[in-house]
Amino acid sequence: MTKKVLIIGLGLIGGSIALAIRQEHSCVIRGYDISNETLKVAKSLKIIDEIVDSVDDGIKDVDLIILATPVSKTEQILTEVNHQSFKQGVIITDVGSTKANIVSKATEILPEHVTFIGGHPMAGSHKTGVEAAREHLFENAFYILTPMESTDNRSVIQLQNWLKGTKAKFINMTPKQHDYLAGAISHFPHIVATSLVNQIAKMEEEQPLLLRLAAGGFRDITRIASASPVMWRDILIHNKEVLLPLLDNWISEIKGVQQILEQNDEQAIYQYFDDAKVFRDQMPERTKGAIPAFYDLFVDVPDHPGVISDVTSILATQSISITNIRILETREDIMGVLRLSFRSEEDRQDAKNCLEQALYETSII
Ligand SMILES: NC(=O)c1ccc[n+]([C@@H]2O[C@H](COP(=O)([O-])OP(=O)(O)OC[C@H]3O[C@@H](n4cnc5c(N)ncnc54)[C@H](O)[C@@H]3O)[C@@H](O)[C@H]2O)c1
Ligand SMILES: O=C(O)C(=O)C[C@]1(C(=O)O)C=C[C@@H](O)C=C1
Repeated sequence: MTKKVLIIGLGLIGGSIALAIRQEHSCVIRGYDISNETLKVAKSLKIIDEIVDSVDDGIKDVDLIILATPVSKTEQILTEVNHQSFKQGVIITDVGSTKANIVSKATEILPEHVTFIGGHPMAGSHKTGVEAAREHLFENAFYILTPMESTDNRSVIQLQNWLKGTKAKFINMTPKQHDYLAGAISHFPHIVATSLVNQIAKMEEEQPLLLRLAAGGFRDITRIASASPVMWRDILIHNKEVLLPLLDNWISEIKGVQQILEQNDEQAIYQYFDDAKVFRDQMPERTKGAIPAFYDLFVDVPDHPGVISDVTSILATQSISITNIRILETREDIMGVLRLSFRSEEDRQDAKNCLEQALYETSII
């Protein structure tokens, strides 16, 4: 019999998971979202096969349920859903960026005949909504699962099998460990990026040129501040216990910088940057870990008219799609750098090969 999957919340992540499941399984994918518009778009893009009118309608007969809503809504849905309607043996998972609250709620209230396994694909984007969904979003990224000690290992394998189209690397840990790690490398950096943007926004009231002058550095470090405020409000509230001590550490870190600067301590300032560079440079390249969500290729280009269209037409003739293009540096008569983003590692390698054949210098950082 054809298997059925229900995805609750068809945004960037729910939509991308649905596309990845389609890659590997011929099953019926049902969708539920509070936004009717989202449901219509998801159906028209063939991300889902069927729209359901409520969670309770959707869960009947389904073999796999994926909760892909903001984390506070995920908890609420787990509480409100009609527990009598679950199919015997159904696997329920979520994709939320926090795990402890969700897993403890699921353990507390779900009936025995269902298996809940918390999940978090560690890749994403500052974009939201079903239109941004991509089947390759999670390729090579870590996908954290948080089964309980009592969870049957066969269910974990079944879930990984359902999700194999993500081409992600599965890793198991406890919900607590997850929240500590994700707090440090994902949640806290979002607070920092957002605070930088808010600082500049306040200064801009006096200095209207500020934002227009902001170049690569500010853009690179603040991209993630364009992410969904609803999603991040929920994450901060869920992971408050991890984030508050990190804020304390950060405040003393920044006070330390203030101090060495006040003292004109050149050696300490140099050391501060050098330590960070040495550590940052050890980060694995070309993998998706929790950080880069794009496959970027840097191309040195002479600053003369027509060069960008030359690069793009070389790629177009090979049918290689670019998801983003940006000039990073260009001054008169000086070589500039073009940053091209691709959807997958394969596209990036193909682009590199054909641009090098056309004698462009390229690099992957
Ligand atoms: N964006 C990322 O980079 C990222 C990465 C990994 C995990 N996550 C997690 O994935 C989840 C979804 O994030 P997203 O980026 O897809 O957000 P999104 O805003 O793109 O999608 C969320 C969807 O949930 C729907 N929704 C909200 N409340 C609902 C409810 N009560 N019932 C049904 N649908 C509801 C919204 O209408 C929307 O379509 C969040 O828990 C987030 O923490 C996000
Ligand atoms: O690439 C981005 O825009 C992201 O912020 C993705 C990111 C992260 O790396 O922090 C954000 C939240 C998720 O829970 C997982 C991944």
